[in-house]
Amino acid sequence: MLKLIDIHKTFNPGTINEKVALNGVDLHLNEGDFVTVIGGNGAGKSTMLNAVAGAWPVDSGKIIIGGTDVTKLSEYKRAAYLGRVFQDPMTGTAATMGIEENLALAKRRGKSRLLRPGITRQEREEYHELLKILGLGLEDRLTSKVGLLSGGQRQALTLLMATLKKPQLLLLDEHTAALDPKTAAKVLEITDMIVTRDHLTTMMITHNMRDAITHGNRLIMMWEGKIILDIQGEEKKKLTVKDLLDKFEEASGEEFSNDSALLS
Ligand SMILES: Nc1ncnc2c1ncn2[C@@H]1O[C@H](COP(=O)(O)OP(=O)(O)OP(=O)(O)O)[C@@H](O)[C@H]1O
Repeated sequence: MLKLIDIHKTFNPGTINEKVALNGVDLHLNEGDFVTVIGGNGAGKSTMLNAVAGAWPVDSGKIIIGGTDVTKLSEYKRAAYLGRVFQDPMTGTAATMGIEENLALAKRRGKSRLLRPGITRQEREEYHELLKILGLGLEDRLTSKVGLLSGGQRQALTLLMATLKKPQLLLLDEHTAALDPKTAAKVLEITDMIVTRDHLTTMMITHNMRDAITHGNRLIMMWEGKIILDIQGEEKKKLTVKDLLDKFEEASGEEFSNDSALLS
């Protein structure tokens, strides 16, 4: 489903700020894989997701989504394959528009919006049903402005919008990091439900090792722009935080530094 072949990316090459962010990333995701991505600060996690999304051209390597080589495709064109949710609940939705208008925008992504300016009764019913599944009561607030929603409600709505058209690949960049633990758990529960229901191939960055262990069928750990661990199946199910720390030290040759975020 997704193939990253020997991806390299250096920011500000040849300057004092030169930074090798991806240093030969190889990854092959099977259809329906739900991969959690962990690693210390600056390990290259977001850069890997941005490379897939086409935020900028990679220096070398190939990116293949569902058999199509997208390495040279613009971010705009690649968006057709992707759903994305970011850390900040303020991104991903339009605050001054209603819930149903936001959903309608997501539904019409890639189509001319001028063709169908209004929201039909049928669509409203569809949105009502979709929102009901979230269990947040949003189905009764279809016309409420999104700016009035809590961070968690907004992230749940963003998730719904990002997956409305069943993307080939769902990219979650610490999408629960800005939420309180209870709300984060609820949004993760909704994430699991949607990913499983729609059989979505998913990459989720998290700083929380426990979440990385609990969610998904596969876990990768990054370090200095490389994937240093790739654990799946039964091995992943049995993982503990201590195992991960040990494996980090084994693979990186470094003692695990006091990265409180990663250990939280
Ligand atoms: N647009 C950019 N311009 C310059 N340097 C960048 C850019 N994006 C990322 N970097 C650098 O590349 C390295 C990898 O960053 P990245 O954001 O991918 O790390 P990360 O693993 O997501 O870390 P964190 O957990 O702190 O978000 C870092 O040193 C970062 O400063």
